[in-house]
Amino acid sequence: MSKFSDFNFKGHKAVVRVDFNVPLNDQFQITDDTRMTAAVPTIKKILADGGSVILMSHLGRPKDGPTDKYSLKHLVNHLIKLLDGVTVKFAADCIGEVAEKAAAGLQPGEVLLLENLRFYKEEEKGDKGFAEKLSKLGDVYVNDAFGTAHRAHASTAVMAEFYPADKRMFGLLMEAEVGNAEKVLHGAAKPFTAILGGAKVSDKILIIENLMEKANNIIIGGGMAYTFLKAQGKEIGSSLCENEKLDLALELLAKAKAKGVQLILPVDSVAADKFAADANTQTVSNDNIPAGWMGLDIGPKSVALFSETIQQSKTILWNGPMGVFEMKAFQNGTKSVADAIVLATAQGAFSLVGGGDSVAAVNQFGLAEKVSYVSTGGGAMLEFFEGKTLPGIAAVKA
Ligand SMILES: Nc1ncnc2c1ncn2[C@@H]1O[C@H](COP(=O)(O)OP(=O)(O)O)[C@@H](O)[C@H]1O
Ligand SMILES: O=C(OP(=O)(O)O)[C@H](O)COP(=O)(O)O
Repeated sequence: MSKFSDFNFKGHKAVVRVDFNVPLNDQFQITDDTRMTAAVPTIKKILADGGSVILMSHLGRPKDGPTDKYSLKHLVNHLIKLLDGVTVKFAADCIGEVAEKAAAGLQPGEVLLLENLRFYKEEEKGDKGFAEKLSKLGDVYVNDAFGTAHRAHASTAVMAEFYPADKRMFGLLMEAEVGNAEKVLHGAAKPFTAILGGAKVSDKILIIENLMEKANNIIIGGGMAYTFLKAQGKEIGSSLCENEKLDLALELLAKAKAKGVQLILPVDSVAADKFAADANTQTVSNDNIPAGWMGLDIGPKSVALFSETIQQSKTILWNGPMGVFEMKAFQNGTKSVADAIVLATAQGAFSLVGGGDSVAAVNQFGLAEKVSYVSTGGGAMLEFFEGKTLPGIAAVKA
């Protein structure tokens, strides 16, 4: 593979896999553009050399092909702004004639944004034929999508093989993310606390076992906690739960105990009678969430419990909000955990926060400058910390 900063892109068409999986509101406005701004230096260097850039990304998890909600067209105007007015064209398809024509007509100094890769199921399947079609669009492959590096998908883990070794490389963001994570991985001061939350339960629950090898404490909040609570026989009402993962949750609790790792669960919740900003709410013990009510945030006792452990930690890894922080009524848990991390950081701990929504939360609270490092990767960062070689990284190096 080549080193990005040594490569002269003059006259080249670089296909750049970015992670533009940014949160959007109901009006399709970007509510946190961290992942887009993080890719700007890579794009600008290619353009400044006299090359052109073909950007490819996924957005969300579309299940049934093209849908307006998940279209990358919603990002075009903001991208033009971030790139100081350069020409950004949009191709309404990521492969085939539309994409090929647009890529072929691209002039040096111009950017082309392709439509959502996940509108094709071949992307997530890591389909070779699909990857080959994507690779036809440009002569250099740059992977700058750290947030998606843990996915063995066509654009992240398969495409690279269609390029000669000197025409594939990591972008500046990927280099910076990996460099930082490696520093922490090999020199993490103890106690090491990992904090997990959010909604991607089945993805991230598997990570917990491997994190037990590295972390002294694992705090579980957010939507992820209820699968554990239910596994312990508690009534969780209509809270988020992955019923197929109940046995696994029990196994993880037993393994943590055997290993002497503290696995800390919330003891209370702010429960709501519907998933809505104007829901009726009550603070309840996690022993007994009333039927029909759902836990949408951790409660005050959980905040105190989590904060105590966080404050005693020297290394803190955080992915996944403690509640539905996008709604004011359910943001206290996430905000309080962020505050505890900021305090520990001020006292000398190293803190790493990652993940699309976690970073959005930290930005919303104005705390991004007060943690040690903000990563664009959530699941990717966690898997990196398990010591795994991520598929998106392995493919470029191969
Ligand atoms: N108790 C909960 N019930 C339902 N959704 C939750 C709960 N707690 C957090 N969430 C949601 O989880 C989402 C973020 O999850 P995830 O994608 O795993 O995090 P990240 O993007 O930081 O990696 C947020 O949109 C948040 O509203
Ligand atoms: O948002 C992402 O990951 P994250 O939720 O771990 O931060 C990445 O864009 C990967 O998305 P995916 O988990 O749908 O594969």
